[in-house]
Amino acid sequence: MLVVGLTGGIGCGKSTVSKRLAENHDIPVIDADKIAREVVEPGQDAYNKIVKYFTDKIDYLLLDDGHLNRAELGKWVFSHPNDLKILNNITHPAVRYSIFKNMGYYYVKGYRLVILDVPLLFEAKLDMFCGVTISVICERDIQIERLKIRNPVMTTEEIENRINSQMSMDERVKKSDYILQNNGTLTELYEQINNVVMKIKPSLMRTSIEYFPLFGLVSATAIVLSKVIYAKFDANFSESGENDKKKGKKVA
Ligand SMILES: CC(C)(COP(=O)(O)OP(=O)(O)OC[C@H]1O[C@@H](n2cnc3c(N)ncnc32)[C@H](O)[C@@H]1O)[C@@H](O)C(=O)NCCC(=O)NCCS
Ligand SMILES: Nc1ncnc2c1ncn2[C@@H]1O[C@H](COP(=O)(O)OP(=O)(O)OP(=O)(O)O)[C@@H](O)[C@H]1O
Repeated sequence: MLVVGLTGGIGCGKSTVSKRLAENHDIPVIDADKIAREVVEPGQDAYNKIVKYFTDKIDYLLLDDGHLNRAELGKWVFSHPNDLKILNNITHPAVRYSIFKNMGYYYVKGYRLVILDVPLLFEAKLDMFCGVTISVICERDIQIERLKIRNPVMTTEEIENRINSQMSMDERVKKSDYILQNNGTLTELYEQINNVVMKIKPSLMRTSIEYFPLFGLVSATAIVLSKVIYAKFDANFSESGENDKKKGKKVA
């Protein structure tokens, strides 16, 4: 099974791409934002830790029904970088566990391809487990405009805080195998999605071979090893400035 990591800055269009892949290409999507919401439901371990740590820092941390007040928590952590790290440390192990459980489920069901929709794919090093990575990008002005339309109560400052807490677009582009440029219409985006799907969809033969334990293991090990080696070389290239020469490759 080919695991495809899908990422992108806030509001660049990940969910729009995921929805299209699920509805028009019949590809299952594991949505990290959705999982991150589930693991902080009242009663969960992560919820208890968040309440304990943030209760003295944030007024109205909880809604009347006991759920986290996500708007207030978001406002706080995206303007307090250390507390964002703490929130990530609390939530990410549970998110990662659920992602792996979901991947196992789709593997057992015999899917050829699964999408891992994760905003922090590279930051959390989940790209290690992906055969292919795709980033959805768009210009900053368009990103802010779309976010304002989607969430009118969010101020420009709050939006910028979130964008600034994420990996830069250049870095994302450098790390990704494919880029979806989402500056135009949805039709233009959908056309790029079709192109990428045609390029990456593994053959039935490859998928079947991977169900033989030895081939499956070799294939998974090769993906992880190639990522580790690439990360090592990438770090060396970055030091010598070579990375700048690699820009602008793979737009779908
Ligand atoms: C801070 C929280 C409560 C804000 O909730 P809210 O409902 O306002 O936003 P939502 O969860 O829908 O996320 C919207 C977008 O914000 C960005 N974002 C969310 N968490 C993070 C983070 N830790 N770092 C950087 N960007 C983030 C992503 O682009 C995401 O798509 C929430 O995002 C959260 O709990 N984040 C920590 C868990 C996490 O890292 N989630 C991302 C998936 S792993
Ligand atoms: N090409 C487009 N034209 C017009 N609107 C778009 C386009 N692509 C996405 N949008 C809109 O922009 C907003 C952000 O898109 P989307 O929710 O897919 O982004 P996202 O990357 O998943 O965001 P988040 O990081 O918050 O999860 C949505 O309201 C969506 O409908």
